[in-house]
Amino acid sequence: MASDTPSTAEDVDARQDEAPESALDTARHQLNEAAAFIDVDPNVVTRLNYPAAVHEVTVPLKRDDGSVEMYQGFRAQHDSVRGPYKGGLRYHPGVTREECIGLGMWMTWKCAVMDLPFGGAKGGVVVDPKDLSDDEVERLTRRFTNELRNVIGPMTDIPAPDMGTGSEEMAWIMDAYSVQEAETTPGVVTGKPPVIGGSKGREEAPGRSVAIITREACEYYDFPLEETTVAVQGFGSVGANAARLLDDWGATIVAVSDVNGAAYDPDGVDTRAIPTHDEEPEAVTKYADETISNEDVLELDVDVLIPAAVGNVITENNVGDIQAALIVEGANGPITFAADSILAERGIPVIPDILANAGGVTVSYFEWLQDINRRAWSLDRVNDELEAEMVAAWNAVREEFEAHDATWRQGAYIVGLSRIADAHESRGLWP
Ligand SMILES: NC(=O)C1=CN([C@@H]2O[C@H](COP(=O)(O)OP(=O)(O)OC[C@H]3O[C@@H](n4cnc5c(N)ncnc54)[C@H](OP(=O)(O)O)[C@@H]3O)[C@@H](O)[C@H]2O)C=CC1
Ligand SMILES: O=C(O)CCC(=O)C(=O)O
Repeated sequence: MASDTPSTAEDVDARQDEAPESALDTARHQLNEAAAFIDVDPNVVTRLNYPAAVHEVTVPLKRDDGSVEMYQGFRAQHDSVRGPYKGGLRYHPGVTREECIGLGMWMTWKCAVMDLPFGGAKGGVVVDPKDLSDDEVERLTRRFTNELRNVIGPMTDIPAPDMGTGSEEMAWIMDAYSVQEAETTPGVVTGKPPVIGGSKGREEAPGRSVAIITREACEYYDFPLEETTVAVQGFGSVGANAARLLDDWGATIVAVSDVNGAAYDPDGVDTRAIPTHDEEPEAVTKYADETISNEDVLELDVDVLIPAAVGNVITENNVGDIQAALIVEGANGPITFAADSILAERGIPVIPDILANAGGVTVSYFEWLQDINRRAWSLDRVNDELEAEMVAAWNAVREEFEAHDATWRQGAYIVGLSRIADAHESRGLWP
């Protein structure tokens, strides 16, 4: 149900004081810490602590039984100095205004780290899509699109999939928007099915980039993939694709999880035999011989841990029990700011979300280009260009990591924030 929510930046600050560390808290801490590494106008940093706009809508849904329920939806637009707002839409009961703002901030940095001509946004609906029929999800998505119609568009704000949404929802968004505009507008959204202007390889892309960056990090730390053990939390768009590719490339995937727990095998689980979230939600534990809890997955003694489900899973409470030698963030914001500092003290490298899972938005950019040009790329071209972009971004971040004796996250922020700050200073921010 829709409820009263704050409408000013001060209100957001006040709300944060009452709650445990939110995505917005974490994102702000990270921004302000990283800003100290570079020569950036403090006014720009002040500006970047706040979203440009947060749109809150109420979405009425007629259920299959004829009753009407109201859902709360958001679109937080953080910064557009480098191009149109870009970022996913999440369907999850935990969606909040603060979460969307924090996730939108991360999109701004992510697009800049990848040097894409986009800003950052994120949105979502407070709903568990598993509680709705397919028809209900379609009606909800079409109505949500109508409510956002005036603030999205191919040159203003371009949504994409995130947790709980996928290509089907993106197709409905494109259709609902196109009907309103009276012209087919594929570029309003990315992550669509290829038959209506989606890019081949987009669904796999965030997991593919996590796998590529894990491969690069393993090479950097001298872990040959054939001798590397990996635990993955989450078996959706990000986790399943990352696990399967790393499995194909020789790593041993000892655990993968769904919301109820993990399939565990120290000799390696068969990642191709386990259904992904998209194929069958909550199926990982259903067919597993041996299961462990989601908490245990995070504490396994493995070379690489990939949290690829929800945010805030590594906190001050469990960071002391983390045994992995290296963490690659598949999810957005899986580690709180406090836990991140403890991992740095413990010498456990963390490759950040804004680099590792950036393959999703990078292939979204390829999709947007294909839509503008009305010309589809082959899967080989998409994967080759993604590989090149990810390796270039890895090298750019590695240079800053080494030059500043920083964490990998600080290295990524230095790359992204420098580009954003230069753009703000060049465009002239103030009236
Ligand atoms: N999709 C995209 O393009 C991108 C997504 N991301 C980020 O990656 C993360 C995962 O997104 P995505 O893969 O798209 O999501 P999906 O909805 O495809 O999959 C989510 C997975 O996480 C599991 N899961 C859900 N809740 C929990 C929980 N509380 N604890 C443990 N596991 C849980 C689900 O299990 P079950 O099947 O049981 O529901 C499922 O396996 C999010 O942080 C998202 O923001 C980042 C970049 C791009
Ligand atoms: O593809 C996109 O535009 C955004 C994907 C996303 O939401 C993310 O990277 O977190």
